[in-house]
Amino acid sequence: MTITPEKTRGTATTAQLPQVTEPRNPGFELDLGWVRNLRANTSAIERRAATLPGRRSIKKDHQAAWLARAITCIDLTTLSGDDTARRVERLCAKARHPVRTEILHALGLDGLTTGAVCVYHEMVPTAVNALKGSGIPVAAVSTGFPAGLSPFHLRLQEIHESVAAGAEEIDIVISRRHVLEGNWQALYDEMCQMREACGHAHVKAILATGELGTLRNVARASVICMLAGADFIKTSTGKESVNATLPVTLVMLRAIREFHERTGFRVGYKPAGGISKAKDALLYLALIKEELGDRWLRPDLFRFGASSLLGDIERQLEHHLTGAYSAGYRHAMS
Ligand SMILES: O=C[C@H](O)COP(=O)(O)O
Repeated sequence: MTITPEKTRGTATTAQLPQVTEPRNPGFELDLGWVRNLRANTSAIERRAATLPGRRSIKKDHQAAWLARAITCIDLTTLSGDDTARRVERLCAKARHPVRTEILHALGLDGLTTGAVCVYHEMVPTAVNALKGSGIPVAAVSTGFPAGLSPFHLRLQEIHESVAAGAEEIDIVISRRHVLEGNWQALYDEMCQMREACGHAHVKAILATGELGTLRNVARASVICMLAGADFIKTSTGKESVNATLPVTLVMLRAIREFHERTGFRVGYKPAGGISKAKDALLYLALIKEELGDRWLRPDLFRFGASSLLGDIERQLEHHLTGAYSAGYRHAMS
């Protein structure tokens, strides 16, 4: 089956999409009955995820439009111990100009940018400075990323400092032990405090799904973080041994859908870690379209957390135009 986004060629830049203002999830009381009743049929979920690549194909012009849309939804990321100001500046330049100008122009996509740049707290001022005037927000991974095991008051302090340094989005990590011990109240309280510390900055709750044991736990952690006011729920830090997967995505998207049905608020979704191929990005977009609809295929409700996806998308767009693939080293930064 061939699918199309709500708009196709030449309509994929953020600027060109009609502006939609989404009211922010205000957070709700902890509903333990809802949380305890959540179920996840693992074999059915895995079967459904496994059939997706065979069922969905996105061709030619549609594919280029979808890939351009994917670029607008990338949190272009560098989260390495050896990050330097120079590397972050180069990443920011790439976020401003994610694809060679002549390719974008030929596709009618001038002005396309990534959704955000995602860095460690220490790199926030460098990124804010490098992105000045672009409208591209800086996302900071705070709260003792990736383990989230530093003292709680320091995790909150880190959020405050990242926001003060100019981060407009904060990717927090939850305490996995609260999920593994079934301590739902502690998870909810922690998330509420983190959300409050973020203030006007939007908060993405990283569940580290590869460390939560079961898909049922993924569903429960998703709902608790949304009840506590998360603007986005995010799969992984990219540092777990298992990061974003399609089965986990299915569970989280269904939690988002149910949350929307019950509360009327839309929460965003961010798969992260190990997504480096354009064809995989298309599968994620197709699944989101199927499960949540077109409204979620915009950067205010969907992001890829990825350090190397952009390079492959750029190669595919170049191939779409010229019929030839360029060498990977030409897209080294992303
Ligand atoms: O949040 C983003 C991830 O850390 C990026 O993971 P990646 O380097 O596997 O793309």
